Amino acid sequence: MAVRAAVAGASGYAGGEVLRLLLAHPEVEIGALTGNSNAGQRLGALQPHLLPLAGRVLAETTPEALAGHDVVFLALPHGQSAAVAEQLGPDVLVIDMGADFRLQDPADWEAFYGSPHAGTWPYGLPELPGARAALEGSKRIAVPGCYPTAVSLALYPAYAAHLAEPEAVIVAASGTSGAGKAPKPHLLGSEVMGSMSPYGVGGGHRHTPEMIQNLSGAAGERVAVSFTPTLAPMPRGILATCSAKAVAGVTADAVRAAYEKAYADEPFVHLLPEGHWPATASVQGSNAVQVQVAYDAAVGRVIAISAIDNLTKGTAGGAVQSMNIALGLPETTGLSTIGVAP
Ligand SMILES: NC(=O)C1=CN([C@@H]2O[C@H](COP(=O)(O)OP(=O)(O)OC[C@H]3O[C@@H](n4cnc5c(N)ncnc54)[C@H](OP(=O)(O)O)[C@@H]3O)[C@@H](O)[C@H]2O)C=CC1
Ligand SMILES: CC(=O)N[C@@H](CCC(=O)OP(=O)(O)O)C(=O)O
Repeated sequence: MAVRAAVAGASGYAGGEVLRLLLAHPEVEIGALTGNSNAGQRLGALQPHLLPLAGRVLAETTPEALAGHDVVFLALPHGQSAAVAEQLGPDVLVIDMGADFRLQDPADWEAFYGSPHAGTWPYGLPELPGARAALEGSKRIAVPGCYPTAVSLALYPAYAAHLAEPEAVIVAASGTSGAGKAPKPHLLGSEVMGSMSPYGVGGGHRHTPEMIQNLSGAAGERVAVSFTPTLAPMPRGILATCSAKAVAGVTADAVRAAYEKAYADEPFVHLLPEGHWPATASVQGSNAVQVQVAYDAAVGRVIAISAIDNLTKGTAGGAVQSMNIALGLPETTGLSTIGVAP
């Protein structure tokens, strides 16, 4: 019997991407689609690339609209998921693509999001040590942020193998879809096209505590993170360039071996051959992650670089991958590793 899935926030970028993936998922039947300001609109007017769903009309995001499904994806702004989730029964698999349930420390949540902490759910980054076991059979999943996905997959093997000092410096460029579909002046074409600019500099970005949580979990000690995000003139994609001082005695061969071991059996993470570098276009629309690692002997640092599609592996693909694990389906069901050019 098909898994019946509802999507709340179907008019947004994350909701649209999860629908694109679910349309290709052989075990899923798409049920209710809900919106907020766009409730009552036809999906064809909002997500014209989702042709098979063009005639569907968005309902209001209410418990009644979302009832009667096996899985509910929440693609809502931060702070909106908890109230909806608590009205869904304990037997429904609820997958939150927002931030509400990602962080373990309530103090981190309050410092970066400025509201009371709603709780912590199993974390939907299956590649992290121990994550798959927590997802199996779970009825609640917190999908990671897009930058923490890219950064954690670039750096965690170095920390899990105890090759790096507990302080990482990260600069990551994101496409504009990472900021959502709601109009904002800094996302105007005239602001973004032909220009790149950082934001959230100096520890202010709300993904910093999530990265610290993931890397510290791998290292077994607190890893400090300096994170600088950058808005790039492209619609989708993240390129994360991460570095950390190597511990004494580390060699280039030891670094390479740690990454080969970590990713030997991962279906979505591709450790590139030496001398090749991640590119956002290569993973566009795909759940794949490209990773490369190098040892810069001149400064004794491990340099790890990853590329993901922020909407696919960075959100909706990670959500579907985690859903597959929670439901006991093969993890790769309905997910592609085929990107576009170059
Ligand atoms: N974009 C990305 O790359 C990533 C996004 N995410 C997360 O996914 C979630 C959605 O982001 P994204 O799709 O980019 O954002 P969008 O702005 O594109 O979409 C937001 C969606 O939420 C609905 N919505 C807005 N306000 C409310 C409200 N008060 N109550 C209920 N629904 C509301 C909107 O409905 P309507 O249009 O009808 O008003 C729309 O469907 C966020 O939590 C974000 O952090 C996670 C990782 C990456
Ligand atoms: C380019 C851009 O603005 N990106 C967003 C991150 C989007 C994302 O994935 O994160 P959440 O799921 O936590 O919203 C930002 O920096 O806030």
